[in-house]
Parts: sequence; C-alpha cells; structure tokens
Amino acid sequence: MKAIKVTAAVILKNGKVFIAQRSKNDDLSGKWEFPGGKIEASETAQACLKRELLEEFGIETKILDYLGDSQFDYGNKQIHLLAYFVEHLSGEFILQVHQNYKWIHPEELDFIDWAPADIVLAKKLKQKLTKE
Ligand SMILES: Nc1nc2c([nH]c(=O)n2[C@H]2C[C@H](O)[C@@H](COP(=O)(O)OP(=O)(O)OP(=O)(O)O)O2)c(=O)[nH]1
Repeated sequence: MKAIKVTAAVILKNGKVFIAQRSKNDDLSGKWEFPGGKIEASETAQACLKRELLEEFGIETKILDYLGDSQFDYGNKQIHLLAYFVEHLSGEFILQVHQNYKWIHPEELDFIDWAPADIVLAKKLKQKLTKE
C-alpha cells in the first residue's frame, strides 16, 4: 500500500505547543493531532502546511525547520506524517474543522490522547523542548 503524505504543524508560542482535536465526523474522531493535511499533487510540504493552516484556522504562518516524520499503518491506509515547526504570524485561531484546540506545556506531551501516528513525533518534540 502506498503511504499518504500528510503534513503536521508544531506551533510554539510562549513556551506552549498548539494541538487540535479531530471532529466527531472525522477519522480518528476525538484524537489530538498536530494540525495539517494531505499534500496535494505538485505541492511542497511547506505550501501544503501554509494552505491547511489558513483553511483550518484562518491563520497566516511561516514554515520553519523540519522536526521529523512518522509512518503509521491504520490498516485501511498508511500515513507518512511530516512535521515542521511553524511560526504564527497573524490571525485569530478560528476552528473550521476541529472540535477543540489547546496550548499545552511540553511536559504534557506524553499524556495526550494522540492520533497514533503522532505519538513518536510528540516524544521527539518533548525531548527537543525539555533537554536544554
Ligand atoms: N493533519 C493531520 N493528520 C493526521 C495526523 N495524524 C494522523 O494520523 N493523521 C491522519 C488523519 C487522516 O487520516 C490523515 C490526514 O487527513 P486530514 O483530514 O487531516 O487531511 P485533509 O484535510 O487533507 O483531508 P480531507 O479531509 O480533505 O480528505 O492523516 C496529524 O497530526 N495531522
């Protein structure tokens, strides 16, 4: 099975991490994720992430460094998640597709009910943010 490439944003502000909860009608309803979406044909990962964050929250962003990736086989589909650090430039966060969002402390990253593909990314992020 071919993996579907999906982008994921790690938005940091005042030492906290932005996470979003998938909606009732979505796959993985109720699970938390780093928001983003499927990369469209002939689109770069960075362009995808900028587009998705504007569509999903109405925010303008700047895509920064690559954090890492994660592959997960959900049985019916295989996801290849690519995570980037993202700076929030402007716009209030207005939920368009998610049911909730929150800003969490890095210490909380281990205790979130993540979409399965996000667990390794959350671990990697926690290591990065708490090692200094
Ligand atoms: N965006 C995003 N999707 C994730 C994460 N973790 C994870 O397993 N997924 C899965 C859920 C979905 O099966 C797939 C991405 O779907 P999506 O619904 O967010 O993407 P999309 O807006 O482009 O999709 P669509 O509804 O237009 O089909 O990746 C994550 O951290 N962020």
